[in-house]
Amino acid sequence: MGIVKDIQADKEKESLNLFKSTQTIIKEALNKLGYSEEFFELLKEPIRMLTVRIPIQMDDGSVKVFTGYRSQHNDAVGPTKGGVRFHPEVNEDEVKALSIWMSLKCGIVNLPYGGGKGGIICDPREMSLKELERLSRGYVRAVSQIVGPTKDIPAPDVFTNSQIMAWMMDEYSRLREFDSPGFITGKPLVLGGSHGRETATARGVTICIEEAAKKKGITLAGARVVIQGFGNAGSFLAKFMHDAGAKVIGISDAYGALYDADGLDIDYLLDRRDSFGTVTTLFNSTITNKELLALDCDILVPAAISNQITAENAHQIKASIVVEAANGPTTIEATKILTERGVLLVPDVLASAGGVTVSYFEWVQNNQGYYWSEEEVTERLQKVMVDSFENTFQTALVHNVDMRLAAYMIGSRKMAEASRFRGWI
Ligand SMILES: NC(=O)C1=CN([C@@H]2O[C@H](COP(=O)(O)OP(=O)(O)OC[C@H]3O[C@@H](n4cnc5c(N)ncnc54)[C@H](O)[C@@H]3O)[C@@H](O)[C@H]2O)C=CC1
Ligand SMILES: O=C(O)CCC(=O)C(=O)O
Repeated sequence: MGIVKDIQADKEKESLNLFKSTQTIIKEALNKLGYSEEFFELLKEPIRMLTVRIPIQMDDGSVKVFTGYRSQHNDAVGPTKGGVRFHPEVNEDEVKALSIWMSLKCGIVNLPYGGGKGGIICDPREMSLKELERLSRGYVRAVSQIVGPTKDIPAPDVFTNSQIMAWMMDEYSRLREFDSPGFITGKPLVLGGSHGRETATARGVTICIEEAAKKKGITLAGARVVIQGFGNAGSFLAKFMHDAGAKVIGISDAYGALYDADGLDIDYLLDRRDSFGTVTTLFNSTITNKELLALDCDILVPAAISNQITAENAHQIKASIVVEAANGPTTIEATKILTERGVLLVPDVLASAGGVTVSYFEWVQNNQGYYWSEEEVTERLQKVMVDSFENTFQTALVHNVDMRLAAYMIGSRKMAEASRFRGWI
């Protein structure tokens, strides 16, 4: 019970510490399902966390030492899986929380994986391509003992992309002395990537929006949508929403936000954004990310970073549907406030699971050496996401809980049952 007391004693900090708030919800989910304390003891922390120091020669001849992490939460269900984040603020607790969410996501969409996640403290926006390549290869050498196609399979996340996955795959294949496309997903198509992976997260979010809109009786055509973040997840989502006839009235990046009550020109913005999802710097008339979140709209999608909707601004949210494309954008307190106000909140561990689902499809294709068409990928993703949404929605109704707790119950139950059958508990 010690950890639970600690969590409760530190309520103020708890809500913004993603790792602690995740533990709190897992605890609640396991309690609801009637699992004993041992299950929480097993699932509250990753089974393995590796911190590495990576010396890299910079273009000016100097050497910089970068810190990286790889966290593996639980491998009872299967090999661990999850992205690698390059970000100046990434830290140990964040990577641990992200790896737990990956376990939950894989359980919710029923993939044969546990959760993993990695990160390197760096700012790729300030590095040359050659420096980024050396760092990507250095990271793989540093974590190579604990990763692999049947152990732990990385993928892209914030500020990493298919080129970085290609360098990492090449480095791993060199170390092992055989071609290993199944070591990593999110690769370019010519190196064994899957059709539809690049747009998979946004497509999964789109499917959740469609399902949530049906539940709320909202028609997507003409609905006003606001999206925070214009990178892989946010920009493709803006395109899908626009194509569905919705009016995307606000978007943002790390530097600011754009707003037009009549709808933004999404094709133009997609054309002008850079590879880090930056586009607002091209405009003089911008609003802040804070103002963006409070815009009058029907559907709000945080698709950037964590802790964006908190107890401080949850009352200002005007959307009736919030779908979390980002990992951890809403705190526990804010979730409560939104739920009490009747907002339908589709949690990250469900809404953003389209990415890992198509990563799984990529890994399956790599393992069988036979590749699927884009239509096949899209059709299979559609089924997985619709079924998972409905399962989570019904679980929430049956247990009279919000969709986040329902999703945690589904994800935790799979890990708990796999651990029990293995004889661990
Ligand atoms: N790419 C993927 O397959 C998946 C991504 N996600 C999550 O979606 C979110 C976005 O990821 P990606 O689109 O892949 O990243 P990305 O690196 O492609 O884009 C990130 C976007 O967020 C913006 N941003 C960064 N810092 C910000 C700040 N302080 N305030 C406002 N905006 C900020 C950037 O300017 C950029 O537009 C992350 O939380 C990520 O973990 C979740 C599942 C899968
Ligand atoms: O595609 C993957 O394997 C993982 C994607 C990811 O990191 C995430 O869903 O947060």
